[in-house]
Amino acid sequence: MLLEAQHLTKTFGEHVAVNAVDLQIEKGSFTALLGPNGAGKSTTMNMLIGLLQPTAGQVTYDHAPKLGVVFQGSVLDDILTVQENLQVRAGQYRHVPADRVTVLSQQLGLTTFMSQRYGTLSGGQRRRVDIARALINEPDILFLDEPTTGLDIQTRLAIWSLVQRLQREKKLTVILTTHYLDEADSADNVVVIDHGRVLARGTAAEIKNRYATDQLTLTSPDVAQLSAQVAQKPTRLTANQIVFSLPTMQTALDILTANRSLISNFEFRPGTMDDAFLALTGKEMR
Ligand SMILES: Nc1ncnc2c1ncn2[C@@H]1O[C@H](COP(=O)(O)OP(=O)(O)OP(=O)(O)O)[C@@H](O)[C@H]1O
Repeated sequence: MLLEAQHLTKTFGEHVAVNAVDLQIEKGSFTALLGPNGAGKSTTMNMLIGLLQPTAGQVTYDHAPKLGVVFQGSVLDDILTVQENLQVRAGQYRHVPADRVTVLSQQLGLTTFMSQRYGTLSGGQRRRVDIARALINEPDILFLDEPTTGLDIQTRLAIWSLVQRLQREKKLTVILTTHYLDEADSADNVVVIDHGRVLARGTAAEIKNRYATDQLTLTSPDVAQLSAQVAQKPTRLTANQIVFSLPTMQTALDILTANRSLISNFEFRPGTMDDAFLALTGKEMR
């Protein structure tokens, strides 16, 4: 295991921000810490990178890996150009190849705005440069704290696919925080956090399987008869429709097959991360 956290806990006065969180991060994995605002994601990340001292529990790395960190707020200089910013950062490390900034700018698609001042870039361009900055020392683990918050959907997707590509091609270990449920879908390890506690962990598919129910909506000329024939209790009933929350698609198929003559139309919707989140926390994503 590249990184392990045991019973990681942080309190601020009376407030328990992170509450006995256990984490296991394997080399080359992509972990998303998913949770709403104030869940304790940044505090957890800050303890993992050694910026915050845990109140209890511990963080163990299996060797001394190089860390790259993309913070929520940028640490770059608005007045300097992208090129200057990255060059200054590269100069702070030993053993960085002379062409590192050029190579990174090509890999991350920065070439068209390298001579532009950082302060004049769009949100998505800034994020790319922030990521380039974090990659200068060729880290073993890249931490990103909400790298896509505030970006439009296309830019979010672009940043996300960039990070995934880096993980795959460079065998980088990636740990990021997000409050976007759809983003967690593509991580191979999702840790759902709320009120400082881990509520669920696994792949997005596992979490959805375990916590999100599928939804079957049936349209029928005789709703009363249909609901009398189906063993499952409906979650919603209208004059011509019945909605069921079902544990598996097989249950939906069984209902459809057994009651064909009473069904004029149907819609099946597999459980989403939203459904899982609602089931886990009892609330919609804040
Ligand atoms: N230095 C601090 N002093 C006091 N309380 C803090 C401090 N840092 C964080 N907290 C509190 O701890 C809780 C968790 O905060 P944290 O920033 O870790 O959440 P988060 O999940 O990263 O949220 P966001 O998505 O808004 O960044 C919040 O209630 C926050 O107010």
